[in-house]
Amino acid sequence: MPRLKRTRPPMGTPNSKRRIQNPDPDGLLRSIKDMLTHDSSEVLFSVGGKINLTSDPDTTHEKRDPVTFRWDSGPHGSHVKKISFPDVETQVAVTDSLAHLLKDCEPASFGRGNQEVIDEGYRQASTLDIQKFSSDYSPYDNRVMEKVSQALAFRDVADNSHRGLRAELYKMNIYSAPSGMFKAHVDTPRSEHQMGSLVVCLPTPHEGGELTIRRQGRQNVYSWGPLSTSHIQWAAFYSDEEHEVGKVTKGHRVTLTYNLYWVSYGPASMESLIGEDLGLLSWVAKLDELTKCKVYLKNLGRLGFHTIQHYPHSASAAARGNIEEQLKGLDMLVFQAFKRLSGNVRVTAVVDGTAYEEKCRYQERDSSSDQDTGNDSKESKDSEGFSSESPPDTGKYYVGKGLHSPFLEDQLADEEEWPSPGQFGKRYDFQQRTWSEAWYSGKKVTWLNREPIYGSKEFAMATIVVGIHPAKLWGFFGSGEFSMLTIHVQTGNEPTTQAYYSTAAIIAEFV
Ligand SMILES: O=C(O)CCC(=O)C(=O)O
Ligand SMILES: [Fe+2]
Repeated sequence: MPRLKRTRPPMGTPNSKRRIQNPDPDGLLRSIKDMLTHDSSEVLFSVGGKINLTSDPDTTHEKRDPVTFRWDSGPHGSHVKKISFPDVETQVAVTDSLAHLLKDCEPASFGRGNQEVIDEGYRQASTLDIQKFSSDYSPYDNRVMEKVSQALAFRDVADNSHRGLRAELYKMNIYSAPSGMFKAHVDTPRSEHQMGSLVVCLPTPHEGGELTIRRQGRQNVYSWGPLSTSHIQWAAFYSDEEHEVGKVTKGHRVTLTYNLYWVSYGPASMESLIGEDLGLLSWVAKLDELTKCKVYLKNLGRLGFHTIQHYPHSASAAARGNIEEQLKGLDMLVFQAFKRLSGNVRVTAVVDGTAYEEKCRYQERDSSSDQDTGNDSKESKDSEGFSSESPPDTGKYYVGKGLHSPFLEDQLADEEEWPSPGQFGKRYDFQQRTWSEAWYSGKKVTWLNREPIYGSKEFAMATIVVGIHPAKLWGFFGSGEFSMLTIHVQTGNEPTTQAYYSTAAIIAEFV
């Protein structure tokens, strides 16, 4: 199930010479931007399926026995009770067993920042923690996890091979009529290796309760009511995507939720397996052509792509610098393409210095000493003698050398009212009598997908010190005049403890 359009690669083909003789770097850059924007809308971000419990086992591989579910019952959990899904004995909406199960559940909470909240206006559901139940259902049966991996964890777009995922059972939830629902949220990452969530709806008759997953103006809706008596139905999605459960209007919607983790490491480490086949993607082929226009590329500065997905990120992940191993979907492909064509690629945080620069210009009108803005050659020639127009205007950004903890207000207490982002991280060591290196340095960056917008909530990758409330950072950076370091603060399905979602910038230097 390829998700991305492919064309024959021009590199290494007899046609490649003709193209190089007549390069149109502006055109190439424009189509790479178009394709990346277009491709991003084609990439799958969720997948679903169903398993029929009533069909003849000889005619389908999907058949399985009813699901057996046992849980700790009573005030001290001293009794074990059991229920089957579907409840074959009665086939009625509310069996005695289901009523008992509901009684032993707790109201489902969710997270607002670091707070655990029960707010029935936002989420109305009953829940059991994993410690209190067991079930013979496995998502490795009926090839469910295979399908999830094929759709969401591809590692090679050409031969359709996929990376390993592990599903870890997390909770059992019941959304009951007339008002069971869960409004828009993202699933709080349980660790920085989490990449997605899997929801399995056990066969119990209900109506309503559609699961809607949204991404950049598109949405996938999973409506499990119509087959709820006869099928196990499931959906998996990148857990940083916003999703919600609509109101259950009849019956009970019983789900098992799983966290999905990369097995050992993510697809970004699979460079050698992706290999040459990456060139089958049309934008990669064009990027390859563009890298031959050396003068033009030099004027573009760094090429940047700011990630479509958000990634669970923590201070410890920052210390290990392993964000690359988490990349998903198109983000992973862009990283691989950059890596293939450039020796210098990093996934990092970027701070927009526009307002700071503007203020400096205002103060000292004629001191324009941008350190890395490239030369503005209108009609220069590159090493192969091709002429090159000046590239489109690009901005100056402060590109992180690596991942770091965020800044807190008191760290900037000694600074001017408007500190330069290029000073961040600089500290004087009184013993050594030296200044440490700044964390960010000013670079010219041309963005291949969306231009960062000042004040955007989805721009840079920031690290966060465990225990610091994200709102504090948001308050600081959001109101700051010079930066857009952003922590993605959203309603989660759990109170945030250690990991936060954030976008990142993939930055490559080509010359
Ligand atoms: O039951 C569902 O479809 C999804 C539930 C959910 O989003 C959650 O538990 O975080
Ligand atoms: Fe969720």
